[in-house]
Amino acid sequence: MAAQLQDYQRDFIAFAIEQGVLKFGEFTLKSGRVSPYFFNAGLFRSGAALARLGRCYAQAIADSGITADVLFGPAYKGIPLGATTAVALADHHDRDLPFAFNRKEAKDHGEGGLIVGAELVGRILIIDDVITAGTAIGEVMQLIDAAGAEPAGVVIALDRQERGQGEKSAIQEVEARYGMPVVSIVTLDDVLAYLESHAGDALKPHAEAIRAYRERYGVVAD
Ligand SMILES: O=P(O)(O)OC[C@H]1O[C@H](OP(=O)(O)OP(=O)(O)O)[C@H](O)[C@@H]1O
Ligand SMILES: O=C(O)c1cc(=O)[nH]c(=O)[nH]1
Repeated sequence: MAAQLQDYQRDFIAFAIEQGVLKFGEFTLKSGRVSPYFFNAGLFRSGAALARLGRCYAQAIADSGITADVLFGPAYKGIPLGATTAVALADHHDRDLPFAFNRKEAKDHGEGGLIVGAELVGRILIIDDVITAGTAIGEVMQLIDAAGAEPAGVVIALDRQERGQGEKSAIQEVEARYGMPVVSIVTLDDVLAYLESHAGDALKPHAEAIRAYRERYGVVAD
């Protein structure tokens, strides 16, 4: 059954396609899977685009009811996502939360270490672009555990609705393993619904390749 798209979800998908963030073709993922579509959040690359993106994340957080003490953006692409979300929460939701991010390689001079910005204390809300197999979130959880903090949840732009290590979705595995909610602005079902009913003729044929990929790696619903 086709997903019912809310207006803001349709706008978000159109915005991602327009910015070249959501692309169709052939892409090798971190998990090694070869995907017919890719969400490259690094291409939200102007002040206006990042500000609009931050408002979408902040709205998703407000709608979810998740509360947190610190926002965390995992390197690399999670860093600007976390930063723009922190700005939008302060500007539009009256929530001025501390913000932190990590380096992929520890710095051995100056202030040194892996974490930049706020200290990881209390409940940490992770801001990232996508979850495919869940590896990146596992890496962030090691940092949160090492700091003695607790996870509050994860907010992502796109739920790819793929299997993780077993038959469940990677997101269900993350929720069960770490006891925290995962919230997304849109899902792959939403993207398919958009391609089939709202996109121009040039984009419609990509829906078929995505359905075949979904048959191979996908789950029915999260
Ligand atoms: O659920 P997973 O299978 O881990 O895949 C998703 C992760 O992969 C990508 O990050 P990547 O580590 O490639 O780094 P980048 O942010 O530096 O591009 C993406 O930004 C997610 O964090
Ligand atoms: O699984 C990944 O590596 C991945 C998928 C995707 O859509 N976007 C991204 O940045 N990484």
